[in-house]
Order: sequence, then C-alpha cells, then structure tokens
Amino acid sequence: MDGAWSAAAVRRAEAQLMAQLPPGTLMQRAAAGLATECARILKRRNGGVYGTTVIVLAGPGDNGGDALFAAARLARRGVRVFAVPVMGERVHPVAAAALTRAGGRLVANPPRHCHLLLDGVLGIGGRPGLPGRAIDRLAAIDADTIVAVDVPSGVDVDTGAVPASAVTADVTVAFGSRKPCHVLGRAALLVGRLVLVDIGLGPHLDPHPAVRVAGDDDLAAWWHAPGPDDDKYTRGVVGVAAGSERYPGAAVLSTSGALAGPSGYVRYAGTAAEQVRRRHPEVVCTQEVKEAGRVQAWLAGPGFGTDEAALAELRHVLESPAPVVLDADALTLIGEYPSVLSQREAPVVLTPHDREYERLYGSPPAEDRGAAAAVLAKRLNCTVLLKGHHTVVASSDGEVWANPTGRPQLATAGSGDVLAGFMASLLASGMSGVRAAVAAAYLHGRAGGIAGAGHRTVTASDIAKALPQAVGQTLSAADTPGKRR
Ligand SMILES: NC(=O)C1=CN([C@@H]2O[C@H](COP(=O)(O)OP(=O)(O)OC[C@H]3O[C@@H](n4cnc5c(N)ncnc54)[C@H](O)[C@@H]3O)[C@@H](O)[C@H]2O)[C@@H](O)CC1
Ligand SMILES: Nc1ncnc2c1ncn2[C@@H]1O[C@H](COP(=O)(O)OP(=O)(O)O)[C@@H](O)[C@H]1O
Ligand SMILES: [K+]
Repeated sequence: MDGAWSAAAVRRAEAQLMAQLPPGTLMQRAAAGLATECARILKRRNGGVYGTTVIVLAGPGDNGGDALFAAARLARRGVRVFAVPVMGERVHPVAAAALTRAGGRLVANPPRHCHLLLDGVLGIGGRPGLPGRAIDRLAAIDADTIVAVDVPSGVDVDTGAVPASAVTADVTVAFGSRKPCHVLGRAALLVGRLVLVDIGLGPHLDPHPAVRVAGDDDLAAWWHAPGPDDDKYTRGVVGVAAGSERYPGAAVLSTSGALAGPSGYVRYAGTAAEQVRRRHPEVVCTQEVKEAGRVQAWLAGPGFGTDEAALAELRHVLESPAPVVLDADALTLIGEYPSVLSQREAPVVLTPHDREYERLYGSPPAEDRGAAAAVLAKRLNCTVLLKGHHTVVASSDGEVWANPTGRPQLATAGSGDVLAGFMASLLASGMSGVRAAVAAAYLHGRAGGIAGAGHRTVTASDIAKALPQAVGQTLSAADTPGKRR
C-alpha cells in the first residue's frame, strides 16, 4: 500500500533523517532529482538542454531554495536561467548565491517566453493562495512546460482543496513522498504528471499515511481467486436489486458489472428481469428481493425508483444479514428515511456522487473531500465511496483512500451502475466493505482506460466489457497474482 503524507508528517520524517546527515544534504538530493527531471523534459521537447531558457518563480522558503539549486545545476549545463523573487526580495540566500555563481540571474522582469518554468513559490510550508506577484508573473509568462516543485503552489497541501489561486502544472516533482494534494480534490487536477524523487525519507515516514493509495499488489493480495475446491456458491452469490420498468438499463448494466467480478453466481431481483435475462443468460432472475434466495452481498438502488415499492424492496435488502452496496435511488431513499439503516449490523457501502452526498448529509461535500467522505461514513456507520475525478473511499473509523486510476471518460451515463454491480461482486467474494470499494474504483478506472485507449469514446457497456481485462492486467502486474480462498 502506498500513500500520501501530511506536511507535518513529512517534516517529522525529514527531521529524523536530517539529524543523520550533513546540513543541506536533503535539499541537494531534492534539487538533483528536480534538475534531472527538468533536463529530461527539455531534451524531449527541445532536443537538448544547452541554450534553452528556464524561469524560476522563487518564494522565500526552502521550496524556492530547491528550485534555485536545481536551476543552478541547469545553468551549469548552459541553460539561460532567470529567477524572479515573488515575495519581496526574500529568497533562499545560499541557493540564490549558488545560482548566480553558476551564471543564472536574479531579475525583476524575466523574458516573456521560456521553455520551462519552475514553480518554486510555495511548498509544504505554504498556506493556500498565491502572492499577487506570483499571479502576475504566471499570467505574463508564456511557458512551454510548467514544473511545480514538490506541490503546485497555492493549493492546500493537506486536503487537496484549492480555495484561492494556484499554479496549474504540467509536471510536479515531489520529494520523499506524495502529499494529500497530489491525490485528492481539485488540487490533484493541478498536479499534471507526478514524478516522485526519492530523498531517503521512506524509512522515517509514519507507517499510516494520511491518505492511502492502493496499487496492483494490494489488489492482488485482496483478490479471491477460485481454488480447486470452490463451486459457484462458495465463490459468493451476489444479488442485484436494480432497474424498474422505466429504467431497465440500470439493471442490465449493474448485472454486467456484477458478472465481471469474482463471485460465482449473480441473482437479479426486479421488474427488468426479462431484459436482464435476454442480455445475460447466466443471471438467475426473480421479480422480487424476497424470492431471490440467499446471497453473500446485495447491490440495491440503480434505476430503482424512489416510490413505496422501491422503499419496500430496499427494506427487504437491508433485512438480509449480507453486506450491501447502496447506490443511486437507494441513496435518495436513505436520505429521506435514514432510520432504515439504523438496525443494520452487516457492512454497508454507500456510493454517492456530490448531489447524492448532499441528500445524505444535508450539504454538499466540503472541498476537503477526504474529510467529507469520512464525516458521512462516521455519521452513518458505513463505508462511503465519494465519486469524482479523484474518487475517495472512507471507512467509518476514519481511514481514507484516494483512487489513482480514474479518468474523465468514466463520466458517462450508467458508469456508476457498472461500478456498483462490480463492487457488490467483490463484497460477495468475501472482501471487506472498504477493500471492495477501493478495489472496485481502482479496476473500474483501469477498465475506463482500456476502453478509452486511443481517445475512443466510452460507454458504460464498454467499461463493463473491459473490466475482466482490467482485472487480468492488474493481477498479472502484481508479484502475487490472487490468493486462494
Ligand atoms: N525540510 C527539508 O529538509 C526539505 C524541504 N524541502 C523543500 O522545502 C519545502 C518547504 O519549505 P519551507 O518550510 O521553507 O516552506 P515554503 O517554501 O513552502 O514557504 C514558506 C514561506 O512562505 C510564506 N508563505 C506561506 N504561505 C504563503 C502564502 N499563501 N502567501 C505568501 N506567503 C506565504 C511563509 O510565511 C514562509 O515564509 C518543501 O516543499 C520542499 O520543497 C526539500 O528541499 C527537501 C528537504
Ligand atoms: N471528471 C471525472 N473524471 C474521472 N471520473 C469521473 C469524472 N466524473 C465522474 N467520474 C466517475 O464516473 C462514474 C460516474 O458514476 P455516476 O455518477 O453514478 O453515473 P451514473 O449514475 O450515470 O451511473 C463514477 O465512477 C465517477 O467517479
Ligand atoms: K511549488
């Protein structure tokens, strides 16, 4: 499991590491990694490093120091470097001297164009928002590539919120570890491509990051691959209560998602039985939840309606001792009748988008989306998967995960139905609520990538079709492909 660490946690780790090293070592490691990445970008875009132009926006702290030391390394390779102090004249004095010694210049008025702009305004010591001079400079300079040093300046490092102006980077070179702003909220959209530079912080970081980020190895360790003694029941039976006469498609799509998961049997209960059977002959269909028989997990809600009949079906699902995923109309019903959840003991995963979140919580999610998911999870004693460009999962005891695989093509009608069906299958196979939510978002995002490769348009059906390949790719990429049950 990877993760993102808060500014305070990074500082604690840095303090431990710095105590073992000669002064300035860490900053030199950071600057060396940053200069290497800048040189790579300049070579790729301009065929070489020599003779290119780099502008540094330099703040007063160590973030500016990193940028200036890196720029000094570039200046020694023949890059024309112009550094602009953006908070009065305050800049890291030792780094500024190193830059001038290497032939770079500190200027108030840089050229209008540069091949690469280094954003060294603010790092983990920054409060949200940019100083005025930095905003003016960013607007006036035409840069081929903007590289943010550690974080895009102006973002809220610990939450990913962007309450005021901030830099939009093409590449962010982060030191030691990810920070929450790299993976959460609007800030994550300003990061561009993230490059991590190892400065030796790893062993000193708290084992519990502020935000967890799953990878292929986690998915493989959690995945329940069938063993020789398994049958379709022992692999888990998933029940899908979705669709209505008006929205039969939601039933078809959520059963598509469920069929792509690891469980051995999919039951469908609802009025779209005919359409589901026609599209998926392997699904066993009934008209009502009560007739469906035993399952190891339920999904309820997509295209379900919010009338009396839907509420009654939701109650039947919640009476079952099996874990459930509640999506779409089921979330609206929970918002209206929160008491239907009160007797629940088995795990519940809620999968709201922002409008559904508002129905459940009473106000839209805060810009700190990790905290927003966590407060709702705590209040309702459920796992919450808060959808968005960077989907977040929170457990009721405050564990927060950010999904690293999403992409905008996933924003297509019915995509959430596929996600919810797939998640219910993971739950039925025996995964915990949090893992099922994290794993479903991860593989759904990856399936979107497979379906949308080469800029192809993507439909929800395409995502469902790509899910088995996403699973295959993920398990093959990991060291240990799937555990036996
Ligand atoms: N501590 C270390 O050993 C290392 C730190 N590194 C770098 O150091 C950075 C952190 O440096 P600092 O702690 O000096 O902090 P910053 O460089 O982030 O800047 C802090 C300064 O900016 C001012 N400031 C903060 N927010 C502002 C705002 N919105 N508007 C105007 N002024 C604002 C503060 O008052 C303070 O003077 C990291 O992000 C990283 O780039 C790296 O060199 C790796 C090693
Ligand atoms: N801009 C975006 N970038 C990446 N993923 C997105 C974006 N917008 C939405 N998504 C994802 O697309 C899916 C949409 O689900 P949902 O809103 O429930 O759609 P529907 O109700 O039509 O099925 C979610 O997985 C969500 O995280
Ligand atoms: K920065």
